[in-house]
Amino acid sequence: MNGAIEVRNLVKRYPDFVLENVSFRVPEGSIVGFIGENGAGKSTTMKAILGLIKRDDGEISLLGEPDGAREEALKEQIGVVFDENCFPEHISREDVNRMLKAIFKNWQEKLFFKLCERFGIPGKKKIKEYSRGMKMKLSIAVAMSHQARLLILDEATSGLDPVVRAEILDMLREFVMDEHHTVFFSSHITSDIEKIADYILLIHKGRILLYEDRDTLLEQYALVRCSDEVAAKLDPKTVVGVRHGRFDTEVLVRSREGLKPGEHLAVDRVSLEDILLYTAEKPENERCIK
Ligand SMILES: Nc1ncnc2c1ncn2[C@@H]1O[C@H](COP(=O)(O)OP(=O)(O)OP(=O)(O)O)[C@@H](O)[C@H]1O
Repeated sequence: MNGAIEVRNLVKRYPDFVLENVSFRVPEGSIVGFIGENGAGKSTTMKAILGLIKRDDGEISLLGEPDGAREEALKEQIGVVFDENCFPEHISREDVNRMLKAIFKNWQEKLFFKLCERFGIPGKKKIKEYSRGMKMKLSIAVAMSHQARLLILDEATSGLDPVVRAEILDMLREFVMDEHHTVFFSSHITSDIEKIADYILLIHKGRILLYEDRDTLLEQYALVRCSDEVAAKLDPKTVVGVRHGRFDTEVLVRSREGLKPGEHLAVDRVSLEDILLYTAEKPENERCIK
């Protein structure tokens, strides 16, 4: 499988933050969910991939093209949705269509209006009269209407109600049905990522701590509830983090292997949120999750 995004040793330094040797590969035809706490470096990584900020080091190749090659042509093939409206507020969806028809060679007017109808984006209103959900849906409709092969979405579902989010997730699933289409998608709504991502990429304080196939991750990781004494006997190599409660101790482990559920030990399924919480909460966990 080709890499739709290949990032090697990406470094970006800000006065109070460093994106440190970030490397990963987003396979063509997949959905990769990008998670991490506020300020972990998700937007910085995405902006560096899109060339919106200057990187200090590292290589990035997109859609199989070498670093820096065919930048203009590549832009046609990448749909981008950021957390904010990027269109002038005083225009309508008709104006957006006219504007983008002139910009994108492969602009698909019919598809754009079909998506607008499907999303309930009003015909007459100006963007300033749109709700936040409408603005996000407009950005997504645009990203999907110029025959992009890669969608990069930064917090595209934040602030949207569950019905709209479900619609957007369905559209992303449909988009990757064509195996040459790829989605790289960040969100704090880990349940959305859990629903659609094939792979999970987790960043913490500018470093990638985990990159794993979703099913393997959710099947192998487990939450163990036991006493402090039993917790102390768990294999430290598999322990990601420990929380001491009033009545029992909760341990996130990377592998269920060798665990014997019984009277003194319960083994539960994990959610992506558990994994993120244990990782973001405890800096010492950096040793454990690789
Ligand atoms: N232009 C900038 N100048 C200085 N520091 C910056 C700049 N842009 C981002 N940062 C810093 O880089 C760090 C990472 O920010 P980034 O926006 O990538 O995080 P994030 O994971 O996307 O967070 P969130 O989930 O809150 O959007 C933060 O500490 C932020 O303050």
